[in-house]
Amino acid sequence: MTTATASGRDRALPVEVKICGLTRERDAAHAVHVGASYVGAIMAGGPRLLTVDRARAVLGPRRHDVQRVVVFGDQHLDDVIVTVQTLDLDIAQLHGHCSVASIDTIRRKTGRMVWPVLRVAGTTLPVDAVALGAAAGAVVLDAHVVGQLGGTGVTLDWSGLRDAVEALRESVPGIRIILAGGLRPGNVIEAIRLLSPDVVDVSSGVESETGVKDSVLVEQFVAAARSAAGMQR
Ligand SMILES: O=C(O)c1ccccc1NCC(=O)[C@H](O)[C@H](O)COP(=O)(O)O
Repeated sequence: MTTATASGRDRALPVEVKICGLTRERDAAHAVHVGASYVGAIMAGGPRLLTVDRARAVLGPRRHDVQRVVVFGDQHLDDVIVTVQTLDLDIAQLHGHCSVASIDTIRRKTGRMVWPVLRVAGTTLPVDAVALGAAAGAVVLDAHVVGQLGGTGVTLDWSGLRDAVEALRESVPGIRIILAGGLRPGNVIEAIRLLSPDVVDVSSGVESETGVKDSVLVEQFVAAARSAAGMQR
């Protein structure tokens, strides 16, 4: 039995999991094995940066059981498009500066989904949240940390952001909210309860060292996210 909310979201829908910042084939395979719906590789700089060849090896070929995401930074748009095509990606996550025009161009030229990232500090969303969300049909909410694009381990103010996220859902019906930033097995249920994201996205919170995923933490994270179905809002 499911219940539609005022914003049209289905309370009992399970929350999907994205395991991001993968650098090893075995970690990606394990994430899929335990139920992650998305696996992500970083081409945006930082300590988990992969080349195109390493991203191909880690993410593997396109397939039905998982969606493969590459996180881009401030690359030239043409480079993003070529990489999406070369790796046959499902989703391009834009962690650097992005615009409605760049989202439209990537979508038109690749036919693939684009996830713009809203880097959030405090309890408001950036002014272009509605425009970017409407163009892409989805947004990633991640922590705004000066000098670091992502993989920061810093959490958002989930309860303080509830009104802003609800307003975004009302402005862009059907928008998918991907929640990132400092999630861990021990706090993901609370984040889901407060913000009802469609997807929870984790990197450093399931690592034993930078770029190395801990199989037990990954399993615990997926199990915790799954257990939160029906608890939202
Ligand atoms: O993970 C990185 O190293 C990274 C570097 C540069 C840009 C983005 C990056 N990560 C993107 C992600 O989608 C992460 O999952 C997200 O930032 C959450 O990270 P964490 O707070 O460590 O869970």
